[in-house]
Amino acid sequence: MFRIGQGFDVHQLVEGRPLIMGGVTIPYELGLLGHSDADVLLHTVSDACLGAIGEGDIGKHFPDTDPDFKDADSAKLMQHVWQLVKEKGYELVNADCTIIAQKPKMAPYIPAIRERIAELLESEVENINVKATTTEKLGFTGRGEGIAAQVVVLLKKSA
Ligand SMILES: Nc1ccn([C@@H]2O[C@H](COP(=O)(O)O)[C@@H](O)[C@H]2O)c(=O)n1
Ligand SMILES: C[C@@]1(CO)OP(=O)(O)OP(=O)(O)OC[C@H]1O
Repeated sequence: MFRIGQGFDVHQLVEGRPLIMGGVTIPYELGLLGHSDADVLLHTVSDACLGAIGEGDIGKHFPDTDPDFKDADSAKLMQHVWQLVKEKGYELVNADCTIIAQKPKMAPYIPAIRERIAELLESEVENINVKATTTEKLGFTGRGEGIAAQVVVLLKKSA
């Protein structure tokens, strides 16, 4: 049996924060603002996984009013979500991720991001695709005010 899930998230770019994307720290003059470490890509992968198993969203599991999650490592949140997926008896078929950012250039970091997501989802790197696109300077992403991500995951019942 197969289950599909999709995720979408946005975080604002500000000064004085690190830019963490898919568990990889990217050198840039701005970073993402959030209650947690604001790793927009891991939040989106987590939401896609929760969607696939019918378990709501990360705000339900890790409320941004809970001081426990202040500056939380989103990789830890992702691991918790992946545990729920496994408890429901599913494994990953594939994940397809899109980072929407005018800047910085993501291409040099995509191999490391794929490796980290594959590790977190206990899958092979070939099953994780990560793309990046600008919005041609249009809208909030195009003005460099924030970064968005979209992810689709497909899960299958483990044998
Ligand atoms: N932040 C980004 C945005 C884009 N890329 C790469 O550049 C290609 C062209 O982007 P367009 O938005 O002009 O279509 C895109 O396909 C990515 O390979 C990137 O690395 N980082
Ligand atoms: C991850 C959580 C929890 O720390 O906080 P944020 O980093 O603000 O991220 P967001 O995607 O806005 O919502 C989920 C939150 O509950």
